[in-house]
Amino acid sequence: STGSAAAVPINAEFDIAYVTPVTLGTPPQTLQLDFDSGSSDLWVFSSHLPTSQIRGQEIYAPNKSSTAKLLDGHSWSITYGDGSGSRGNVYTDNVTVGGLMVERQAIECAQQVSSSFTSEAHIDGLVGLGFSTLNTVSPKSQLTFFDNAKGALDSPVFTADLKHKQAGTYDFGFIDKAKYTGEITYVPVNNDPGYWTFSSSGYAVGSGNFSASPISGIADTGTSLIYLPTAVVTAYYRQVQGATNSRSYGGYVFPCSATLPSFTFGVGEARFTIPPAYMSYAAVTPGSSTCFGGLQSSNGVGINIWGDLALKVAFVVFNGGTPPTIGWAAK
Ligand SMILES: CC[C@H](C)[C@H](NC(=O)C[C@H](O)[C@H](CC1CCCCC1)NC(=O)CCNC(=O)[C@H](Cc1ccccc1)NC(=O)N1CCC(N)CC1)C(=O)NCc1cnc(C)nc1N
Repeated sequence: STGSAAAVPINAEFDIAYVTPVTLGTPPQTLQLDFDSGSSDLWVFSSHLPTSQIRGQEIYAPNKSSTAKLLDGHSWSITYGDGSGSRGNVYTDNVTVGGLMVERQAIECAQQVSSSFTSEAHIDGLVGLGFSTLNTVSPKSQLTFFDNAKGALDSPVFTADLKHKQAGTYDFGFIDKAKYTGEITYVPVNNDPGYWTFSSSGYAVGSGNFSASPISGIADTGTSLIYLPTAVVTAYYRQVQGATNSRSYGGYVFPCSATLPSFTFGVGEARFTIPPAYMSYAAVTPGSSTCFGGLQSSNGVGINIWGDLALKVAFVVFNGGTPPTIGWAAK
């Protein structure tokens, strides 16, 4: 079997996150979920949430689904890198993504969400696509949608084709040759503790020479920007007039009128270049002439993260075979 579904940016102005329609239960309830290769819980806004915590999101009501079953005595609680979080109880039910159905998928129903989730009306929950070792359900941890689907897939892979300010796709079970050009460069994945961790072969700032130093980081569809070592980030912003590392804004900012260099990163012998226009993330506040950079330091984060900003200049194959690998191709 295979599946294919759209990845739609939640904000027309800048690509903060992408959501994908997912149907749950019988009759089908459709929610817009954020596919996140940086975590491994499938959780949704649900009928168990206080209405004060719901602001425009769609909810999943297990009691309206004839195929929903409570996973008795199980609960979950998750905290993300940006400090947001949620917790609740667990049901199993049918979950369908782009024509691919998994029966008895653990659906983690939120009973509490942090304020940043309540204020993000476009995200009705997450589909974790990290390794199932990261799943937070207790006392028995649960498998991700991908792990549950894997055995039935034509090939144990999913691919991300994210795009700048337009809808891309997540495919399951096949590699669509129409979505990339040239060859796919595969590199090893270290799935301990459970992220898609791989080694980039280096970077270049603008037309500067390529610095061939390996950078270990995670491929994370759930993170908006790129977080890399300070040496890389200072080399980049040294080329940006007026750039400063702002404590108040929590990262590197610069005048929106500044000329930005492109940023190139390597995967094996392959090279991927993020154009200057993508490297300015957004004005720090609407209408401000100060802009927030798409490349930020990983110092405070603890791991290097290749988020949506990097993923959207490539076609990426998450190969869940044995051993797992990750493939990057131009498009
Ligand atoms: C089982 C836990 C699981 C593996 C967890 N995984 C992650 O945190 C990575 C995961 O990919 C999550 C998935 C996000 C979570 C928030 C909602 C959207 C998806 N990524 C992050 O937390 C990276 C930082 N956040 C981001 O990149 C969010 C994503 C977002 C998008 C739209 C709306 C709201 C949030 N972006 C922003 O906040 N933006 C607004 C500000 C702007 N400057 C950049 C864009 C983890 O490592 N948690 C451990 C952890 C806990 N506490 C902390 C402090 N750090 C941690 N790493």
